[in-house]
Amino acid sequence: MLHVRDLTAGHRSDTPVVRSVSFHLPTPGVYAIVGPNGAGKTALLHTLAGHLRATTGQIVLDGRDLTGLLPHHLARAGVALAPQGRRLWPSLTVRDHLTVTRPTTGGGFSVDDLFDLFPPLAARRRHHGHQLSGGEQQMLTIARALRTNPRLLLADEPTEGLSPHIAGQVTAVLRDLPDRGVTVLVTLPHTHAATALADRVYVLAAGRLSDPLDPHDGQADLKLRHHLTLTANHPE
Ligand SMILES: Nc1ncnc2c1ncn2[C@@H]1O[C@H](COP(=O)(O)OP(=O)(O)OP(=O)(O)O)[C@@H](O)[C@H]1O
Repeated sequence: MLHVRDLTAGHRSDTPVVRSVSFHLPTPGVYAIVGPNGAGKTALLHTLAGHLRATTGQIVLDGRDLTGLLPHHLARAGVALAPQGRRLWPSLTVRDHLTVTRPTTGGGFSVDDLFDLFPPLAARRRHHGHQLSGGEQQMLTIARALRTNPRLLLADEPTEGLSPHIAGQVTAVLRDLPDRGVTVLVTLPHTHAATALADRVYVLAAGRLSDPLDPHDGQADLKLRHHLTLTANHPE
């Protein structure tokens, strides 16, 4: 599905924050990346979405080389980003957010599909972005990304700042997306949330990615914490 090889990127060419990252998402599923603040999680997702340019490496989705494409070309190729901080348009209603965002290919999620997926948004369809709760804003950020009909959804800390109940609603939707043909790559700050949600979990620390861990391995949470501690102590 997604092959990433030797990806290096940064906000300045002499200061990489994503360092020789390689991974392979073999089948549709939910894949999580955990790591401390400043580890490079956002930078990695932004590089995959074309907002940050890679200085080395290759990004291949479904056999197509997407390396170096601009964000709107990546969107057309099936990559959607639900950014951290939500970045909604304050003057547009919930419904406007979903209607001005057009599917990049045929099929996919209609506006009504997205309201079915996120009932709180249906109830707030005429509200503006700034009138929404944090959880509703997060749901709208994901719904807007899904509206483009992606193959790969990049969700940057989608449960940040949400109550456990609302976070559970958001992660339940993410969990079901592979059944609808959408692979999810999600960043999360904590190993516990990642092992509960994902099929595979990676640790990103100081820009370097671990091997994937199987969260169903009873030791996964312990191993992830151990890896985080080791990498934090030896960033190079
Ligand atoms: N616009 C920017 N210009 C320069 N450096 C930046 C910029 N944004 C982030 N950085 C730096 O890049 C590094 C990686 O940041 P990034 O936001 O990717 O980390 P993160 O793992 O997503 O952290 P968090 O969980 O705090 O969001 C950090 O050292 C950060 O200070």
